[in-house]
Amino acid sequence: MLIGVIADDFTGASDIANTLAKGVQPEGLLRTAQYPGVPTAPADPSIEAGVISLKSRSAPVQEAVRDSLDALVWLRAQGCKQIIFKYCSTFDSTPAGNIGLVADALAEALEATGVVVCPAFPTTGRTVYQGHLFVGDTLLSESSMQHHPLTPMTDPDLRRFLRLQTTAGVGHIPLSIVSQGVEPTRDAINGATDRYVVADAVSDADLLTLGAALSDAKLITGGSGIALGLPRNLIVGRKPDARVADAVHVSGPEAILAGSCSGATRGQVDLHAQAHPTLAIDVPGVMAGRVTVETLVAFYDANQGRAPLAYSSGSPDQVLALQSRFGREAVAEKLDNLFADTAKTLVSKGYRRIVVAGGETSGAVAQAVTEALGAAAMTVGAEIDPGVPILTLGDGESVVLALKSGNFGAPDFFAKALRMMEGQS
Ligand SMILES: Nc1ncnc2c1ncn2[C@@H]1O[C@H](COP(=O)(O)OP(=O)(O)O)[C@@H](O)[C@H]1O
Ligand SMILES: O=C(O)[C@@H](O)C(=O)COP(=O)(O)O
Repeated sequence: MLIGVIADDFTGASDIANTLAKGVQPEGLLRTAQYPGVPTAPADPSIEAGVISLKSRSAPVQEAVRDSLDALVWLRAQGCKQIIFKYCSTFDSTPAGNIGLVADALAEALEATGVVVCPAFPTTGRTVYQGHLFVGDTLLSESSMQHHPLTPMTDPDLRRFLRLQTTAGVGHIPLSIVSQGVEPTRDAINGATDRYVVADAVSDADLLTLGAALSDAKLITGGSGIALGLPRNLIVGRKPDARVADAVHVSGPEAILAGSCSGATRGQVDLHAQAHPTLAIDVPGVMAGRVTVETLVAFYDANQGRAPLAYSSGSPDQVLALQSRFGREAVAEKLDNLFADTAKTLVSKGYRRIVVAGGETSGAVAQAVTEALGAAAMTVGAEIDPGVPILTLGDGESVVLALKSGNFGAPDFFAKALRMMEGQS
């Protein structure tokens, strides 16, 4: 294994696994596997990039640090010389953690300084300029992320926000340096005296410059974009879309589960509802035990072949009202468990195509499904939309998953994902 990724959630893990597996034309891609949690056995020796999916974004900080260090130990035992700590392109965290504290633990273990911090993912509109994070043409704090149910993001200055999470120094590499090219950028990284340097990047070209400048870095932190230029440092000349040719095409029973309340997901739910059966999950009913796994499974069973979607997604006002009535964590835990247990039941009944929206929701579902099927790794297949690949579990009678970050995907993502899983475009 050449490069290892510690991802703080499951959708983020499949996002960066997609980047590493896709490669950048004309050179290379890495043979990539995504693992649900820290594996207990050694990796398949053909794997060059190993991506460990944790649930450390929302876990208590001590648990997040412990799991990240366990992941580091496993990845280094597989031979990785370079480690990426992958967090969200919208830097999802709170003043109390977890990004800064996990990064501190990894940097200490690896004795790394000048560690790049760069959540930029320009393909999906996330750019870093003057140390500030933008979503499209708005500052992070003015985007829909200000209303996120678990990690509302209200400060766009990455340097200031990271300093709340760590006592280590936070410097900055401005775009005026990155745009000068690889050597000036490498000099700025190597000359950094702070533990962290927030790096500006507004385009894929900037990310490729950073990637080349980071060829010798022991630890890198960022969104999936920071991985764009890294495979080139490790291998050259592999056919860029080999993974698509290898993709498994799966038809059969399908289900779409949406727990994300992000703007893009709510738009996708609305569009899907115009032509497909949908079930709006009654959240107070879930909290009272009236809406259960059986309710959801009965809905999916009754609507087979028609791309059924069950969703808890609500507007910021609805989410706030539910959280103040029942408690933020209690609602999230109930819903995540409901989706996980439903997916487990569906898979045991022979459902084969599962599409999930939302990072926490995907973590709960993917963990339940991989456990139920005894799958130790997920194979990265074709890209549905930027940052979302098809993941295959097991051989032969495969089950395929799509784990969609809340804010990713085109408006018709759900129907498109199910079609692509069957091998249609
Ligand atoms: N209607 C709702 N009210 C309150 N919380 C909700 C509601 N629907 C889902 N949630 C919770 O909000 C969180 C959404 O996070 P996540 O799944 O990561 O989505 P995203 O990718 O959009 O951030 C989950 O923990 C989910 O259980
Ligand atoms: O970097 C990103 O935006 C995604 O890979 C990601 O981390 C997704 O998180 P959620 O929005 O919570 O799904």
